[in-house]
Amino acid sequence: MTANLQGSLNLTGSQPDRHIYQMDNDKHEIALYTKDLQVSYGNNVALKNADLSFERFKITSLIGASGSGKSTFLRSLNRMNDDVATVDGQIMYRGLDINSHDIDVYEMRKHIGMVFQRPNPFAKSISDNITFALKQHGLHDKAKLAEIVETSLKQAALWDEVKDDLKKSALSLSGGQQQRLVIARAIAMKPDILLLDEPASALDPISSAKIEDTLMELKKHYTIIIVTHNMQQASRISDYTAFFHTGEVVEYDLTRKIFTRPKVQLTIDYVNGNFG
Ligand SMILES: Nc1ncnc2c1ncn2[C@@H]1O[C@H](COP(=O)(O)OP(=O)(O)OP(=O)(O)O)[C@@H](O)[C@H]1O
Repeated sequence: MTANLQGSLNLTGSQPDRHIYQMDNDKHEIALYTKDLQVSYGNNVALKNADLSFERFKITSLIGASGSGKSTFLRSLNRMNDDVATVDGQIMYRGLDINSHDIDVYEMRKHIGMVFQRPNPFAKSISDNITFALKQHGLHDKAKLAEIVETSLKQAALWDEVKDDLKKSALSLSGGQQQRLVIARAIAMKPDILLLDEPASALDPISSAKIEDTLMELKKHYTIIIVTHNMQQASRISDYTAFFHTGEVVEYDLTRKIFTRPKVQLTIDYVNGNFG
């Protein structure tokens, strides 16, 4: 791929990369994969040569102790580390290396959305939170905008709670509702891939369970990659789990294998709670 990609990562309607990842002799369609991804903050190599493939319409959890490089990996996938770290290696998405310098990052983020640990709604109404970026991208058709607001809020399992008061400030919602609003805001852009960095860790158990239910529904339409410290959450919701330790991917497999019969002693120790 060449420099003419600058400003033109217009992939709407194009097919996903046909890269196939082989696991247990089954073939799976891959939404995104990394090759030799290495991230350094100055002299600190926080992530070493990570090769991971993410299956389409599945949830993959990234687990590991604090400082093991999970968030560094996740943030690199939509180029959040560009200003603070050196990111080497490839991030392949639909046949393009989106870690290449000539990729339009703004355009790429429409395809790969991010939700953070703390809900960060804009100080605007519920509906404006969803329509803001769409309007910035030139969509002003009121009926179309209203339709997207409704669909996104329904997909994020928030519609029933807010449908009668869409003009209310987003900041008046509970933390759990705000996080589902932020998810609705992300999916309003119709991304392929949703990256979530501990999206439920700041929430109470009931709100956290609602986020989990929401993610299980969303995986019908999106490929989801989530960082979590919560082992039960990883085993409940994810299809695949990658275990990180001191900047390396130690083991990556089907979630049920990681939690019932991991192959590497470090993984056994971590999932059994022997360190963390
Ligand atoms: N912005 C940054 N500047 C400098 N060093 C950083 C930065 N972000 C992370 N690091 C370092 O990179 C390493 C990996 O951190 P990272 O946040 O990716 O780990 P993590 O597994 O996500 O941890 P946690 O679960 O605590 O969020 C750590 O040594 C951390 O101090």
